[in-house]
Amino acid sequence: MEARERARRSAQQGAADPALRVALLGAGVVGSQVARLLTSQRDDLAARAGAALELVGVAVRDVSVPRDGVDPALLTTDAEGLVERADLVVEVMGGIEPARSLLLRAIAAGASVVTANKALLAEDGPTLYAAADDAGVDLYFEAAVAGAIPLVRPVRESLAGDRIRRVLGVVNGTTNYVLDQMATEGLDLDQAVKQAQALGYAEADPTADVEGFDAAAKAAILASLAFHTRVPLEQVHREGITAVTADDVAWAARTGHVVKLLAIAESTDAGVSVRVHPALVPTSHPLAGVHGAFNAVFVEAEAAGELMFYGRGAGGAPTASAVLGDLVSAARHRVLGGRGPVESSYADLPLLPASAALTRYQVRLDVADRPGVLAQVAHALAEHEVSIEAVRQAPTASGGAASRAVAPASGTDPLALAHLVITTHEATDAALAATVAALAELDSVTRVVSVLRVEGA
Ligand SMILES: NC(=O)C1=CN([C@@H]2O[C@H](COP(=O)(O)OP(=O)(O)OC[C@H]3O[C@@H](n4cnc5c(N)ncnc54)[C@H](O)[C@@H]3O)[C@@H](O)[C@H]2O)C=CC1
Ligand SMILES: N[C@@H](CC=O)C(=O)O
Ligand code: NA
Repeated sequence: MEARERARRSAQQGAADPALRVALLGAGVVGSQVARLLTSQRDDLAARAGAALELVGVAVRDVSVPRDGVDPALLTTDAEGLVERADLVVEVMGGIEPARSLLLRAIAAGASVVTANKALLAEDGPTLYAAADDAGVDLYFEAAVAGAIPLVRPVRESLAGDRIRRVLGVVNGTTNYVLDQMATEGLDLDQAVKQAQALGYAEADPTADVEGFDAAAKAAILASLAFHTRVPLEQVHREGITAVTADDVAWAARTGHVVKLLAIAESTDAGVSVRVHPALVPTSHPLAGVHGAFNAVFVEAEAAGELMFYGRGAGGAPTASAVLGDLVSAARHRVLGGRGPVESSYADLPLLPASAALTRYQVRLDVADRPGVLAQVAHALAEHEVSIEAVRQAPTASGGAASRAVAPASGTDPLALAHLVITTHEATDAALAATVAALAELDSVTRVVSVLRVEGA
């Protein structure tokens, strides 16, 4: 008898059994916490799901490695066999293959699936959705975006009656932790990444975090849900944090900002644009107060207005919390009938290049400290129709002297350098790039030190 039917009849008859068989794929940072909670919360989970959730196997690469809190008898290297004898499959192994094949196999065998794998969902979500739809089973993935924070469910269910215009936030715990440590402890990027790995925040290959791939995957998933439009990963403009220097972080503080890796998805009349990049955020903005591996996401919807979601975006137990929430939902459907949400991509909005988005920028330049330089710089910006919001000047980029509102250059020492910090009004990527190229050509500009977007003002 099909598992769902057995469970429904059993629940109707008030019987405690049959249990739903849960297969766990992966027993790393997240998987080990899922296994622990399945055991320690067994009774509550059974009461909430309407049937016991019995862990019937844990697929790992090496069964001889002990896993805290996991009965060694449950460990197996036969992931394919395991998914075929489960009612519910939790995939927390990560990567594209064999995760995709195993999920498709599980779905084909009639299991509902829960995954934390944003890389896979961003790469091939529609295939998984279609397979789950065909098989009449659930595909849940709350843990894949912003860890413990309920965000997928609010966006695809609670806000299904509204029109989302913008999603903006910090969705990668590792890079937020790293930028925070650079700002507060003076760590360099490599040291901070090692700490994030030790704390269980980073992906198996932390390049996915620092180069923005993880945030881009999450942004693609969120944008697809928010705008009812498939947003392939390749359409997400992606910049990581490897080019962010300690000097950028220090100058951010001097100018009243912090550096954050932001994911921004916007829907306008022209279409949808999605981008991930480091940006300066004013210290007065709520996102500036998001520290460590925490995530925070603003969702702007037409009727609801602005909503903010905040919490732990990474780490074993927080992520396992989201996985178990999904597992209970899928289990309830097994017991009582019903289905979780299916893919909604009917709007099929045009996808725009991120370069279409207008942003403010902060440009830092080392320039000759002589009369007329400021006028040359201002002229180069004006020629490209990039207007200046503010200019500050300091003796050098790293000299430590407090910057001051712009003052006339003294011009007595032809070799003296000054550091200019220019904040622009909104401009396109293309206009800004052309401006920066023109600035770099000026004799009086010795170096374009950095160019960062400014968001959230
Ligand atoms: N660590 C975190 O904070 C979060 C992780 N995630 C996602 O959860 C998933 C798991 O992440 P972690 O637990 O951090 O990774 P992890 O690297 O700690 O654990 C993955 C486990 O799966 C096992 N595994 C990988 N390929 C396998 C295979 N072919 N056969 C059997 N076992 C295999 C590995 O040996 C490892 O034990 C990933 O998709 C990740 O993106 C999502 C949200 C937060
Ligand atoms: N590596 C990810 C883990 C959660 O998704 C992150 O740092 O946010
Ligand atoms: Na989440």
